[in-house]
Amino acid sequence: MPKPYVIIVSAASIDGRIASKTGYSRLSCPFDLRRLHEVRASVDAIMVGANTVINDDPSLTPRYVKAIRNPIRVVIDGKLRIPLTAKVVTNKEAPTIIVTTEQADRNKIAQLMNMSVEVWVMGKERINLKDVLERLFMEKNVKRVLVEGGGHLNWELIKEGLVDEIRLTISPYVFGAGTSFIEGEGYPTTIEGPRLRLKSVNICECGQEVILNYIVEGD
Ligand SMILES: NC(=O)c1ccc[n+]([C@@H]2O[C@H](COP(=O)([O-])OP(=O)(O)OC[C@H]3O[C@@H](n4cnc5c(N)ncnc54)[C@H](O)[C@@H]3O)[C@@H](O)[C@H]2O)c1
Ligand SMILES: Nc1nc(=O)c(N)c(NC[C@H](O)[C@H](O)[C@H](O)COP(=O)(O)O)[nH]1
Repeated sequence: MPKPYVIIVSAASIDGRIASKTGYSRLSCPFDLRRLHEVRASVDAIMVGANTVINDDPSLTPRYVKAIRNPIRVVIDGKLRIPLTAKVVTNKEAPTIIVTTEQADRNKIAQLMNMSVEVWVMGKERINLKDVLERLFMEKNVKRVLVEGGGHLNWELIKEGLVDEIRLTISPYVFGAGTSFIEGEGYPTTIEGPRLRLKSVNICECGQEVILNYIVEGD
């Protein structure tokens, strides 16, 4: 079954954290944010995990650049925890699909559908992300997906071998604790993880950030 090309874009502190222990996550400089919005404008869908919506309340629109259309917003939320007041629900500039499971509150699903949000119930407790990507491809003609974290969603996708490319900005900060770029049960050695090929290294226009671009070549 075909699946879309999947790119993870994130910004991390030099110790690999995408958020501090209190959930602070503003790491990218304005040039890097503009680059992020350029990627947003180039994809058909933007995927995020539930915690990213709960902590950051992003709108996920490519508003810093001229875009011909707004990509579909896809929220992976197994327990349907995101609030009805989240911008991905209330802001109507782009369509939103919330993917959840049978654990979700039925009333909340109905409320979201009344607010013109599409809700996909996929699975009993966990969402199979390969199925989600294939469904996006087949039903919504989604050929390219930008994943904007967070760490747990990044891990789930990497673990399943669903990521094609990683663009990681290293910002000049240290958190010492918090959410890692990839946050999960982890690999015991370098053998078990995916093979990455460095495609490019660039210094941001701000002069303080390094942008690493890796192609994921498989296990
Ligand atoms: N600096 C950056 O580039 C950046 C980018 C994105 C997010 N963040 C930060 O990352 C933090 C959030 O990251 P996180 O790792 O805590 O959470 P996350 O955003 O990855 O969301 C995790 C949640 O998504 C749901 N989920 C993911 N996969 C699932 C599956 N297969 N089945 C069912 N449910 C699933 C679950 O509810 C899970 O608890 C926030 O603080 C945010 O600010 C930073
Ligand atoms: N590349 C990147 N650098 C950051 O410093 C940061 N915090 C994020 N985080 C991704 C996450 O999805 C955020 O919530 C959105 O960057 C905010 O999105 P909006 O502009 O509100 O749409 N991503």
